[in-house]
Amino acid sequence: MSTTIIPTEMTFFSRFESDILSGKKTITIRDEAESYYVPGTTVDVSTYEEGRWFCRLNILTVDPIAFNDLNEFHAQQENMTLAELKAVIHDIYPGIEKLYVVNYALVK
Ligand SMILES: CC(=O)Nc1ccn([C@H]2C[C@H](O)[C@@H](CO)O2)c(=O)n1
Repeated sequence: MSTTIIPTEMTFFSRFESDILSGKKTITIRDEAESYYVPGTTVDVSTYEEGRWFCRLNILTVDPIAFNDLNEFHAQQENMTLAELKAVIHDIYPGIEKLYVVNYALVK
């Protein structure tokens, strides 16, 4: 028998908190280790640095994406330029090509 563990928590760097709460940032791009969020579930969101809770998000979709296929639409959904988004991802996940786009909605 196998057990499926559904993640109920997610962290973001605190610099992204205001964009998430204002609805300007509606996706996050994660590596394989954080690809197991389940559409239709809700996660509690805290800052990565302090572990301070700041909202709940409803997970809408989780889709694989190659680093080289990131485009202007992803950047717009991150409230960044494409160059900024690629630099952020390269900093967080250096050398990782296989990524996942997690699309979410703020629970109000
Ligand atoms: C621990 C960890 O990796 N935390 C992360 C990862 C990513 N983000 C943000 C940064 C960008 O806006 C997107 C794309 O990765 O997601 C984050 O806040 N915290």
